[in-house]
Amino acid sequence: MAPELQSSSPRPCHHSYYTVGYALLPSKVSSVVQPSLVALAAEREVRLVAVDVTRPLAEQGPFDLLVHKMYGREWRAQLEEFSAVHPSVPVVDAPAAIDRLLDRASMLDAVSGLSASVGIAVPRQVVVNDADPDDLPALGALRFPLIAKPLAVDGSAESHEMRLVYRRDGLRGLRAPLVLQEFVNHGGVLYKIYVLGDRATCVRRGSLPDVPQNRLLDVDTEPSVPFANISNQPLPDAANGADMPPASFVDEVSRGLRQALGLHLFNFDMIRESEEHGCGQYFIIDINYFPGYAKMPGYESALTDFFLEMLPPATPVHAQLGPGSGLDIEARKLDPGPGIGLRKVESDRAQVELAV
Ligand SMILES: Nc1ncnc2c1ncn2[C@@H]1O[C@H](COP(=O)(O)OP(=O)(O)OP(=O)(O)O)[C@@H](O)[C@H]1O
Ligand SMILES: O=P(O)(O)O[C@H]1[C@H](O)[C@@H](O)[C@H](OP(=O)(O)O)[C@@H](OP(=O)(O)O)[C@H]1O
Ligand SMILES: [Mg+2]
Ligand SMILES: [Mg+2]
Repeated sequence: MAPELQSSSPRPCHHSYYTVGYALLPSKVSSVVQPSLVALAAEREVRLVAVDVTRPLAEQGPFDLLVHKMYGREWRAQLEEFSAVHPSVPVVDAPAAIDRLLDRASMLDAVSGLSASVGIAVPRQVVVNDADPDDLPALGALRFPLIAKPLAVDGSAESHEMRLVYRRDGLRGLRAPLVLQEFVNHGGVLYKIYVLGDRATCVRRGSLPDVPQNRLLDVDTEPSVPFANISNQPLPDAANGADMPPASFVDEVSRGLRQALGLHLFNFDMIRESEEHGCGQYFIIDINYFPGYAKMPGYESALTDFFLEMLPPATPVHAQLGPGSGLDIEARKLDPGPGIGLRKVESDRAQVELAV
């Protein structure tokens, strides 16, 4: 019989997996937590466990890592309580840092903070908080066409309902709070860059076509048109030859944003101003927290790598073999070889299991 182990934690360890808890809305679970991810993660000893958001978070687990994308004050309170009870479990990402992306007024601030040498910009925009956009005192230096975007990004379908506004009378009837952002002609191609910790993967998507100057003056046409979720469109054939941005540029912008935002899990939408309308300047127009990673090629392995990298380094745990034996063992993850070996160091790295 195996000698009884005394660990410094009261919780017994029953398995040899790292446990990643995830708190996500059902739509995000079905888009990201696909069987292919669960299977690949399991092969690498990572178990994905859904948080039950109807129960106190601090009582659930044990988790080695917690990832989340939930909205609201109650959830924030749950996270705070969880971290107070389990201070050694990393929570990805910090709610305050995520908050900046949930408001289109602050979402792109981090881009302006990147060094000028990076060569990235954001379109000019104004925030309309409560005034009727129809009688905006001034649009400042903004030039039509504009995109009207809802201010709040809260996971709702409405937060993606936009309007392309060609001229001033197209502002009539828009509902504040919103952001009016200059539309940049970009040849109908959008670059979506998925960031997962240190990794950045760029994919191309379809986007809105360029707006010719004469469209702005044609009073026989609609002054504004609605659209939504346009970047879920595949790239049109005509845009297939569009160049990818240089990998070194994508990496530099991603790294800068990751640091400025203090986030690990996000994507950003980038466009390049058409040469015929400008000088090929790159713009960032949108940043999304915990996007649809399954749309990224090879996401299963990238996400699993990320989970493993985010685990805190194994803290030496000293377990005594039998009361008073005086034999200290430093526990870390070992392959269970023949005979006695220490297997998994559980959750808060204070649990040890004997494999005999
Ligand atoms: N300033 C801009 N200039 C040109 N096109 C733009 C601009 N802003 C947005 N677009 C187009 O409108 C689409 C939707 O805008 P945006 O990305 O801000 O909305 P979203 O609903 O937050 O998108 P996502 O689904 O990526 O979260 C973009 O993918 C792009 O095709
Ligand atoms: O669920 P909300 O909070 O509305 O956020 C969405 C983002 O705005 C989109 O950018 C995500 O899609 P992409 O991964 O194609 O960007 C989209 O990913 P999804 O396809 O997993 O729903 C969502 O993350
Ligand atoms: Mg977008
Ligand atoms: Mg978005």
